[in-house]
Amino acid sequence: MTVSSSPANLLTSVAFLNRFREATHAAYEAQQDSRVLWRLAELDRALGNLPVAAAEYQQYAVLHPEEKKAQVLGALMAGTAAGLVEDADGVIPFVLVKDLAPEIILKEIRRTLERKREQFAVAKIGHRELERVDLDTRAAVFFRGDEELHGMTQGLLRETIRAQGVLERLGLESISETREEVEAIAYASGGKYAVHRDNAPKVDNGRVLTVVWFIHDEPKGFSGGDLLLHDEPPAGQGFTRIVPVRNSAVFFPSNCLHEVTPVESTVSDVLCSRMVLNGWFLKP
Ligand SMILES: O=C(O)CCC(=O)C(=O)O
Ligand SMILES: [Fe+2]
Repeated sequence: MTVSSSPANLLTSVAFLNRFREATHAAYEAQQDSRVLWRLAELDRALGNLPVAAAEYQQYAVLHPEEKKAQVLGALMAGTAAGLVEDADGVIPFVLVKDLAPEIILKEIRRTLERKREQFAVAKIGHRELERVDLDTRAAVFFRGDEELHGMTQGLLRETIRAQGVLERLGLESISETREEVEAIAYASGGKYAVHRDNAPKVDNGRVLTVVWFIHDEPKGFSGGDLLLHDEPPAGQGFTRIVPVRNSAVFFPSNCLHEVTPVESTVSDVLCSRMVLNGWFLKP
């Protein structure tokens, strides 16, 4: 894992973005200017209003059929993009899956993690000998998956990757059929993970495909903790916000920039706050 500096002027606050969106929406109503429509779509993507953003990009694509990026983003936000990732111009492709596991299995996973509560440790950053705790960058506790957790998750995740055509939709070639990593990560109040990549060309750890599977309780005992997928610089400073929804999962290429925004939690037990299963599928 490498931590890179945050892209400049990154405004990720939901309150700020909402105000900006309101003003932009009013401007669009008044002028019907397609450049304003584009900005509106970008704001809805940054706010995590993905179906709304999809409709706006699609509307823009009708007005500007020559701009491939609008079509691709419309499809990507709507969850229908296929074979078009090279036209995304820096926007990170992702596949969002709802209701990944039957509820009974999710409950079983949570019970299993509860039993392993004592094995959660403070999460680190950095690779191998450079591994260290740095709470300004990453504040979370994690459980490194054992055979039991692998057994409960591997089949479901691999079946989802196959059934949803995840590799094709992300423009990835192939993954090892046997090897993957899986961890459970929990974030108390103040928990976060600054902008980073799960794999970078310089220190290749073999990770190709990342999955973040949200396994917190509903109703949510926390706010924040959104997963932001940052556009690859220099194309833009935009990002796609994925708001945690229990039992949904997001797949994305491991070399992409992403972060977890600060969590505000109302529950004192960290395992009842924002919890995810984080998986990495390795190259063959
Ligand atoms: O908790 C998440 O949503 C993602 C965590 C993450 O990015 C990581 O552990 O590499
Ligand atoms: Fe990550």
